[in-house]
Amino acid sequence: MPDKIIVLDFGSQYNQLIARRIREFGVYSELHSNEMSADEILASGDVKGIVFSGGPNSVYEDDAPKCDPRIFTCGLPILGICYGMQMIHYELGGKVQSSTERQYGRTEIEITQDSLLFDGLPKKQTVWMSHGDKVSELAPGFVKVASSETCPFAAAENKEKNMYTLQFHPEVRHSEYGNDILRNFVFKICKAQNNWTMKDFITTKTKEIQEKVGKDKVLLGLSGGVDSSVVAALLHQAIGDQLICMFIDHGLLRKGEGESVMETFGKNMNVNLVKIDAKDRFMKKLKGVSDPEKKRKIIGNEFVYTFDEEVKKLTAGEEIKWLAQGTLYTDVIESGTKTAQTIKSHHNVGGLPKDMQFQLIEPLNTLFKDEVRALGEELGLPEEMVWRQPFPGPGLGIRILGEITDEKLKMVQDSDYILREEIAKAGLQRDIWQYFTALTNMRSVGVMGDQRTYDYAIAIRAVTSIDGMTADWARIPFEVLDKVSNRIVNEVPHVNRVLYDITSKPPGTIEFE
Ligand SMILES: Nc1ncnc2c1ncn2[C@@H]1O[C@H](COP(=O)(O)OP(=O)(O)OP(=O)(O)O)[C@@H](O)[C@H]1O
Ligand SMILES: O=c1[nH]c(=O)c2[nH+]cn([C@@H]3O[C@H](COP(=O)(O)O)[C@@H](O)[C@H]3O)c2[nH]1
Ligand SMILES: NC(=O)CC[C@H](N)C(=O)O
Ligand SMILES: [Mg+2]
Repeated sequence: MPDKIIVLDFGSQYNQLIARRIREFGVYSELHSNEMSADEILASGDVKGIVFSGGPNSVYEDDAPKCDPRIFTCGLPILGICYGMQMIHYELGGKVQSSTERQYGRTEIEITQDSLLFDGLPKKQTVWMSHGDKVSELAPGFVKVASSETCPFAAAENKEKNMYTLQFHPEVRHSEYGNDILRNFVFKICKAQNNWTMKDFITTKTKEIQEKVGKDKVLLGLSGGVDSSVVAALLHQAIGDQLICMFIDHGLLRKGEGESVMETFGKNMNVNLVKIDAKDRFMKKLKGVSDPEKKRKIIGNEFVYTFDEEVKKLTAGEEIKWLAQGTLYTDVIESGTKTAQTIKSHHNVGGLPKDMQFQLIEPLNTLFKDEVRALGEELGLPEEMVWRQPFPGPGLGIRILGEITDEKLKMVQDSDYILREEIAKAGLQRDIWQYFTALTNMRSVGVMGDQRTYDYAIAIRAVTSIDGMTADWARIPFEVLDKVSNRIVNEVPHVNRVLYDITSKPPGTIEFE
């Protein structure tokens, strides 16, 4: 039996990320409900340590999630992250309170005392924080290990009791030495062995799919994006011609996208693929709607209704039971779970209609984007598919703030096309994880050719990221921004201002809606 680290879920957006980082070290890790008892943990295998995730609650609230108190005395090493840290101190006699100095995004910390967690790492480092509460008094027996300008206890530990606590998130990629900190916890503190590999992921999933569907046909929603392309390759390998792929043009695609998806697929993959033109039905449903969550739900619903109607035409009425999607863990967690808040309803998860008849096949739903890319390479997909920038299913619909109209759609399509052209000319495609323009609902005064204008502002959004869970704004050279701005105001009617979004995630998100 492989050594195992248990991650207890307190509702953080990043909880599966913790388990996934640990699996990358070759140590098996599973995410479980915060309600798992100490006995259940001890009985579940060769457990070497426990991690408490972060979470949206405040520990001092009445209904805040807690853990089985016996876990504190079960003898296993514990790492508490953010909410996990706050809960440990609060439950063991320290103090936690709401702080006026909230911290979101990049923070510098300084290690003030030797600690196994920071063994071999620089004294000053950049970490990623996302909290509004803070530990104001450590629980007895704990000592401070690191601090930041506004957070006196960025890290604290009780070595004797084997408890380690971090106010920041070591599991996110933007924490400079986060991976090393987790590695120190897993190997130096928990003393786990790296005796687990993920290379048989494809074999396991292929078998699982074959057993599940038997001789049935499967409909795959294919967008030409990374995730659905990888699912197409995986399903094609598992069930061959039983697979039907459907690409829906909802009218909210980027300029030229429909054609380029069909061309890339025709060239690279030998799968059944049909393209459906559904612009009218989507636009009709979206008319007059401006609330982001409502828009997302309408789009998600309409996708499924379109799949259902169109596949019946293809199979002459034969029922198709299975709908496959390239859903990732990011889509699941942001759409909300029992302990995690809904940040936004991804069309393919929170946006599915309640009366859906299909049963879902989502082989990637515990993975993150960079793992899917690795899987795509393993399956032999070409670079142009694996390294394509992500594009959300609701498309430009969530990049036009407020109501969607044909005129606004054209402003986003045209400005986005200019941005993509200039980024390509500057050779920056692989440096920037995702880049696009969004139409703000703001109008402002300009002067063009001596005439007053009162027109729209386009925002440029460009981020660096690895897995889409955290992101930083991309430092695009000023010359490139200058060119893009100049071209947009000159070439796109009704736009007289260009803004550059310099917000990280958190506290922003990548898309505007
Ligand atoms: N235009 C579309 N037609 C059919 N299915 C779609 C379309 N857009 C999205 N989907 C479905 O929704 C899923 C989620 O979309 P998402 O954008 O997250 O993934 P992707 O498009 O496959 O990859 P990427 O994130 O790289 O764009 C897709 O994997 C696909 O199954
Ligand atoms: O298929 C999708 N359906 C959706 O509803 C959706 N919303 C956001 N995204 C993409 O997810 C990543 C994270 O985006 P956010 O920071 O905006 O949540 C980014 O890559 C976004 O483009 C979506 N993809
Ligand atoms: N990311 C977290 O775990 C946040 C913990 C707590 N809700 C706070 O705001 O401090
Ligand atoms: Mg997509």
